[in-house]
Amino acid sequence: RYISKIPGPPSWLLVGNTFQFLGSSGDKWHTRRKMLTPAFHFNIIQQFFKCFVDHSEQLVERLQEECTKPYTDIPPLVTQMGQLLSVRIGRPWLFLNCIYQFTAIKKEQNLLINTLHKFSKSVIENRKQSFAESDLYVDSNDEQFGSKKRLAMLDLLLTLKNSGVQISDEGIREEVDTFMFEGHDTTSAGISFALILIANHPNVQEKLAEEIKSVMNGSDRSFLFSDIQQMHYLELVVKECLRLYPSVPSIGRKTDYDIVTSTGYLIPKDTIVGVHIYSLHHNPIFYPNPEKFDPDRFLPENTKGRHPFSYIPFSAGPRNCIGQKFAMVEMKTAIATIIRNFVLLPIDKPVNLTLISHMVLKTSDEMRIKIRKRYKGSELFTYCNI
Ligand code: HEM
Repeated sequence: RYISKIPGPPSWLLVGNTFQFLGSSGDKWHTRRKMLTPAFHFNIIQQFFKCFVDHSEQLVERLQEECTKPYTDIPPLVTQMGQLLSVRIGRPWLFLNCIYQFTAIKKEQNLLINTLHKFSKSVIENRKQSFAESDLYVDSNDEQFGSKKRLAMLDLLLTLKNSGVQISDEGIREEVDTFMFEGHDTTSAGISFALILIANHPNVQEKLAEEIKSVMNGSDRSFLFSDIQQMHYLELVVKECLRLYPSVPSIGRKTDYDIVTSTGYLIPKDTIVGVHIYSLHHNPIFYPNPEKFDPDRFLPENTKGRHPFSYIPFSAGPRNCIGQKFAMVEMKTAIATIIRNFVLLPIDKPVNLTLISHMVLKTSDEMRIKIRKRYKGSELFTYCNI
């Protein structure tokens, strides 16, 4: 019910609506959210599953080179935008454009914006050129926006625009930017933390490899969507990774009404409320021995009675993560493809990592693991010595 975001700097076009603060909470958010929700239906994700597999296999190709190195620093090149935004948010005087425009970070931001906008514009232009409605996937059950078609995000926006719905080219670019930012940094952080945790827990890694072997029944073929859906232990592992290291460690809201909590506290209208997801996920009331990596916490018998909002890596309520199913499938496919091909060995211990939040959870130091090829002798998944 309480959808307003916290006050902050004026909207930052680079990241579309992602970091538009106050101004984005009203009608614009509502219309855009309603427009885009169908694009994240499970059918669409399933339709794009081959993309997840192709990219996971390309990642494996790149990781082959890493096997010869003494270690691999997992996180990819950092998205610098999050870093810049964190600097600005911590300095309220920089919210004023009249001051901010003279700063060095504004110059840096302009360079990054130009690069990103060039990229997103070229993606949109390419799709416009090849866009043929006859190719589109039809789902006769979907009546959203009067359309019977269930379309991927960009196709959906282009179709709506063609059919007269009010959205400008700039509006389309804003949404593309939003999803590029939200969809990239969050999942790459999630996968990076998952890899270091798995490297440090060989028992979990072995169980994952066994599950993959059993679901694939000895076959060497690429994963299908149904394979990933059958990997239940993998799902537990990903959930536990996002508990320990939620890619978005905290969020903020401004209350639109007076709220009285169940314990009788009044939170008056217009209060800024910080929701610290990281602390919630490490609270021993909900998670005994909270620092322990234990995927079994998410077995159905162990989640019985746990408060539904004690686990919110994707937030909750109307302004929750629109891409959560997408993110889970992406993370599961990437991790399963990596574990199928490599054995991960520990170098750095998760407990020694210094965590920082640049909007998305990061570490200030390297996150090193050793990658070794998983040998495929007569058995597909013979373990090499750890
Ligand atoms: C592990 C991966 C991810 C995590 C942990 C995550 C987490 C979150 C959280 C906590 C929020 C609420 C933010 C807030 O209230 O300030 C959010 C919002 C959002 N996420 Fe994600 N996200 C992930 C991946 C994705 C992906 C893959 C996409 C798109 C493809 C995506 C798109 C969005 C969008 C558009 C919003 C804003 C929704 C709105 O305001 O209505 N996210 N995400």
